[in-house]
Amino acid sequence: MIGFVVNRLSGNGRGGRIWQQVEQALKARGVNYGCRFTERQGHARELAAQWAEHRDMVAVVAVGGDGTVHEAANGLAGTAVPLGLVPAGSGNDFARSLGIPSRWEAALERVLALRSEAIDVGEINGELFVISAGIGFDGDVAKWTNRSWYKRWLNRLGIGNLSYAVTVLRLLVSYRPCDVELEIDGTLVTGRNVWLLAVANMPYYGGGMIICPDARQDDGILHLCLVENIGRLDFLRFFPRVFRGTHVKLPTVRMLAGSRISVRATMPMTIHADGEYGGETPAAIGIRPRRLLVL
Ligand SMILES: Nc1ncnc2c1ncn2[C@@H]1O[C@H](COP(=O)(O)OP(=O)(O)OP(=O)(O)O)[C@@H](O)[C@H]1O
Repeated sequence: MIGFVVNRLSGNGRGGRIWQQVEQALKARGVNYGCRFTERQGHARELAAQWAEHRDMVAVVAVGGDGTVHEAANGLAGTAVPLGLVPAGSGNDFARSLGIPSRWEAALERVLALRSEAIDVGEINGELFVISAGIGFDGDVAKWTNRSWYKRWLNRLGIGNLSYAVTVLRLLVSYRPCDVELEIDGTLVTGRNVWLLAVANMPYYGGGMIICPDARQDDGILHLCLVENIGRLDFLRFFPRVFRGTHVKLPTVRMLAGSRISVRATMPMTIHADGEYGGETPAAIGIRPRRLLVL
């Protein structure tokens, strides 16, 4: 049996529409499946964990965006049940990083092939993340994008991934950088006027930005992008580079890597895990190699 966890609201209703078509295809092909709809934040995690305990379960498949993936992964990590995805969100960075097709028909084919691979998961203050975590500007972007009115509107127009870029522009005016002390695998790193620290398990973030181009989901290490000492206008000028991954060459960007990281800041900095709000610093970050099976 395949258990589907469907966020009907993802992608501003796309999740519900895609599910109707997926369900028809499952019935036509005689697939043994079950379906539960998410009813609140955090629900996908509970549903995925419940499905995983089911005796006949061969896979749990999220129909939704990266938020649903994040929750379902938290429910499945460490179990023998793989996570599949039919993407229906606005960012879809998990799908992009793993090469999961954006068309539901092709994504479903991939799911039904039931070929699983093990990937690493990151952990920040006890919460698991599969794509990336971020601290500072990054965290505020995730927090305010998810609360914004324009994410819904841009989703409706089919250009939902632009909503992160809109928040970046808004926060650019008001954001206050601060000093940060990192300990990476025992080595102390100090950052001055830090705008953000991204911690990536996969290269893509925020709807197609290539925040850490070297990140690989199964390399057993987390890749860091530290942005510091940069003026607002330069931040704006250089920002488009992150969509090509060429920001890594800027003198105000430091690329680091490690498996045990602690972060302390002179002011509380906002944390996100896979784009979901995750509290504030200090942060303890780690990696659990090959902890999650994915289709
Ligand atoms: N019934 C519900 N009511 C309110 N929130 C929900 C419900 N079901 C799921 N959620 C929450 O909706 C949030 C966003 O879900 P999801 O990521 O799947 O869609 P999205 O935001 O459109 O896509 P993306 O994250 O790729 O931009 C998640 O935090 C999830 O917990």
